[in-house]
Amino acid sequence: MRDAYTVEAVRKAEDVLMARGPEGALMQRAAAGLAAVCARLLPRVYGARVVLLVGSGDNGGDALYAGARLARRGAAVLAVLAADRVHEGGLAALRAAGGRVSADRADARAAIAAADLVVDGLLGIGGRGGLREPHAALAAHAADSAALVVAVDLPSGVDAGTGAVEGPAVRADVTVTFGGYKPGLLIDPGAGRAGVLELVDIGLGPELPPAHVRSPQAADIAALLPGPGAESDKYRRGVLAMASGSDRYSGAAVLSVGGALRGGVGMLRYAGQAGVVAKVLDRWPEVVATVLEPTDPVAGLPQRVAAWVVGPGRGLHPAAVVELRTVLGTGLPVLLDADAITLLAEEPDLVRDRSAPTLLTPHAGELARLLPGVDRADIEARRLAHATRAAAEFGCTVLLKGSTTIIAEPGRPAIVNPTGTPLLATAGTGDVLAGLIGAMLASGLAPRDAAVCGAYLHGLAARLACGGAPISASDLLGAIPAAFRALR
Ligand SMILES: NC(=O)C1=CN([C@@H]2O[C@H](COP(=O)(O)OP(=O)(O)OC[C@H]3O[C@@H](n4cnc5c(N)ncnc54)[C@H](OP(=O)(O)O)[C@@H]3O)[C@@H](O)[C@H]2O)[C@@H](O)CC1
Ligand SMILES: Nc1ncnc2c1ncn2[C@@H]1O[C@H](COP(=O)(O)OP(=O)(O)O)[C@@H](O)[C@H]1O
Ligand SMILES: [K+]
Repeated sequence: MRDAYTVEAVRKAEDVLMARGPEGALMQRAAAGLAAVCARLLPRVYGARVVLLVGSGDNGGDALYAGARLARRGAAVLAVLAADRVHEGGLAALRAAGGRVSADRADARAAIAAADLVVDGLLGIGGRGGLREPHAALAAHAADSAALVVAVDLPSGVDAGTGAVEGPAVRADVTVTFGGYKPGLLIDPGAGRAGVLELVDIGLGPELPPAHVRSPQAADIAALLPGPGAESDKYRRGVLAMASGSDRYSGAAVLSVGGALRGGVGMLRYAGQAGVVAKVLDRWPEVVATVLEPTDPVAGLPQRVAAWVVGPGRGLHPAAVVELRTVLGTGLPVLLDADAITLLAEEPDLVRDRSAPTLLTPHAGELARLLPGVDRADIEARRLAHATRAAAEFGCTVLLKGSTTIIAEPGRPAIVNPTGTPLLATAGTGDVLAGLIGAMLASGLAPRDAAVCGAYLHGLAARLACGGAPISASDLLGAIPAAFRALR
């Protein structure tokens, strides 16, 4: 599990340790870890051309002390100062180790262009908003250079707490972060700027509170995943009911059913209009299907099931409203996706008043419908805050889809899913996700764990399926077994 902490929590832990230990010890630990990563990245330290971008705070101090360590090992280190005053001790250490210092812009640009490694020590957790000048110009030179860019603590210009990027920001190949991950390193758009993450332990651990945000790794998912035991039968593995797709959007039914079957459901009971039932059975003969009567859309809904998935491609017509009310009226775990979320925006109390496990899986546009006064762009810029707010307002679990999938639940740390690829942004992949998570819910996992496992496997399947090439939602379905196998 990767645990991320708020800036306040990191500073508090740092204060406790600083009051206890010798002055500057934490910065020395940080700089030693940073220098070790830089040395590992360089083919050879001796003779390597290293440029430090140095801001006015302690982030610049880390870069200077690390630069001094590299200079002592024979690297040609140049510190480019972005502020009149920088960390004095760090500057003296660099000079004493034979490093050079410059505040000249033209000099800096040429040195960055010719560098093997650029160390971004402009801003750390003290940064606010997009980069100002001269920081922004230095970040642009680093982006134009062929040098490897290593960010100190976080890429400058990324908001440590949220991952928001409000203007120019550094794009790093590697980020060396200290004491604990920061949410902004795990959540887009910040995560996309951070590259590969390296955590350096500086001893903050015992002083840190519980994580604010967590990102599960393969072993965490493997430990959560339900597997059939020797005593399993199809009922104990979980019976899932699905109200997805319609004669108009039959693909949503075929894909969501496929996601559930590949997700390990014991039995799938599908209910829908005659045309879509025929298509589902044609593709998935293992499904137990019921044709719903147009005159009484709820009489034929499946009974004796462990969980429900409602919404993908289901439509917004009055029968869909009645169906949604009926399903939410059961005491069963329910996943609401797509059209069901749009309908919920009209009747939010359907979920607010519900005590049984409920999971919403909106994309940013759907979440905007649930949160008055917020638009899609706001949600994409501040994914963590909006997913957390929706979970609090609806009193349920919320999985926000998109460039970083976030799972929020009241009173628990938010989860950031680490798998996935932008090639998932193609019609129908959300339907597959709804089915996959539905299978986990039916197996008895709580909504948060079901969402975590489903999102992880979905993103992993996409990566395995694509290998860099475009994929369709059907390709994604085909790769789900490989994603399970990769975790076993
Ligand atoms: N905490 C820990 O456990 C440890 C912390 N350590 C390290 O300390 C780092 C935090 O250091 P920090 O607090 O000195 O802040 P930092 O980010 O270097 O600079 C802030 C300065 O930048 C400026 N500035 C702000 N926004 C700006 C903008 N958009 N564009 C341009 N300038 C901007 C702002 O100046 P002002 O706006 O006030 O003029 C402010 O003074 C941390 O990330 C880690 O690397 C480790 O050494 C050891 C353990
Ligand atoms: N830029 C992106 N990077 C990673 N994953 C993405 C991106 N855009 C979309 N996705 C993923 O693709 C899926 C799309 O779901 P959704 O928007 O519901 O599509 P549909 O309704 O067509 O099935 C979600 O799992 C989402 O997280
Ligand atoms: K930085």
